[in-house]
Amino acid sequence: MRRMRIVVKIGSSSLTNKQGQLSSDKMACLVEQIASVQSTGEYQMILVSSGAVAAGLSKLGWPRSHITMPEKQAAAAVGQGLLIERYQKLFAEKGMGTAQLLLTRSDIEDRKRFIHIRNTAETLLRHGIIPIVNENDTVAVDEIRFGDNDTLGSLVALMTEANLLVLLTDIDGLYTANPKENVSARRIPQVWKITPEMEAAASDSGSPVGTGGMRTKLAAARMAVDSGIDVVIASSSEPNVLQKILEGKSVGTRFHSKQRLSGKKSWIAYGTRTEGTLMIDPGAVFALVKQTASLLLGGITKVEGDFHEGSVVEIAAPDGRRIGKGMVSFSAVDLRILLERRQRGEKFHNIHEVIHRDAMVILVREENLV
Ligand SMILES: Nc1ncnc2c1ncn2[C@@H]1O[C@H](COP(=O)(O)OP(=O)(O)O)[C@@H](O)[C@H]1O
Ligand SMILES: N[C@@H](CCC(=O)OP(=O)(O)O)C(=O)O
Repeated sequence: MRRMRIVVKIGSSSLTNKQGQLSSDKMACLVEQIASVQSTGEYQMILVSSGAVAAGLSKLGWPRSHITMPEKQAAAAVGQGLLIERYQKLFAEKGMGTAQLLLTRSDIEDRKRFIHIRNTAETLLRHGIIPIVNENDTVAVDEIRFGDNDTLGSLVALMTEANLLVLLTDIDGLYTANPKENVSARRIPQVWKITPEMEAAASDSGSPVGTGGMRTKLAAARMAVDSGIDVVIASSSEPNVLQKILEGKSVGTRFHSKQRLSGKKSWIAYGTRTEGTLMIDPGAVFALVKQTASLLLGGITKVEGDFHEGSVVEIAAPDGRRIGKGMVSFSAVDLRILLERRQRGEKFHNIHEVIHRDAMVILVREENLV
């Protein structure tokens, strides 16, 4: 049986001191906990670590604000080396090997590269080596950026089909409002459903080194729980926080997952960018959402965009509402030809499966369809 797989994401503020330098104590405490969980033999651990930009800036003596993107990327290049060097040393003291994985969003979007990364991660885990993941900040420009490591952590959890995603940060969970701005904010210990109120409460980072704040953590949690992975947001300064989480103690905020999506479906839902849209008629909306059917040519009313066979496209209802996403079996050019021929009266007897059910995710709930 496969061991439980846990992705631990740690934010910059949980790795650095007030001056923004990497904190040996904080890093040692994290490594100690990961090593002790891994050495039980029950778990495989993956670390997603921020801190490269912060570490680089402090090493170079550069300010944290009013710096250009190339300066930030240069700082990341300096800081990532420092970060990995420290981790390598700390894990080696525990007798454990580490590996560095630097990713961009386009690595995840491309199915072949996605599979290569997944296979590499699998191989490392099989050999007891701890993968340490970060965004490849030096090459990432806006179009190919995750932008924040909460999203990256969630995608790594999806990619490796992890059982649990732990987001360690400078606060002990999701609150009813940002506690740094609202003293009456209360911690929410358990979440079974992410509500619009929670989304409104989760705001940006309060720290000078953090990116995205609770907003990106909540979005990351949604992605993971929708794919069947539990998530805990907890404070990195809580003593033995990982052990407490694994013992089911009430620390931080625990998000309970729903039914598990297959690896391919969660990649379609969250790992890809769409290249076009298929507008469908009410009958097809019903068939897709309520009858879990495949999308047939007969239900398509319009093809938007320029995509090829194997691309991922949006599926939209007649009112423009986004119903889901799926991988098409035909190019946009071919689909337009088929639609035209259908309009001229040619019968296809609904034999053309344009998106197979196994390559489709529905993103609306039945009760929201009127
Ligand atoms: N509803 C909320 N509950 C808890 N924290 C919140 C909330 N809204 C915003 N925050 C802010 O999010 C911060 C954590 O995010 P961030 O600074 O990006 O951390 P990290 O560097 O660990 O990713 C908290 O310190 C807090 O100021
Ligand atoms: N990739 C960047 C981290 C980006 C990020 O999301 O930071 P954080 O909000 O501290 O987790 C770095 O290593 O500095």
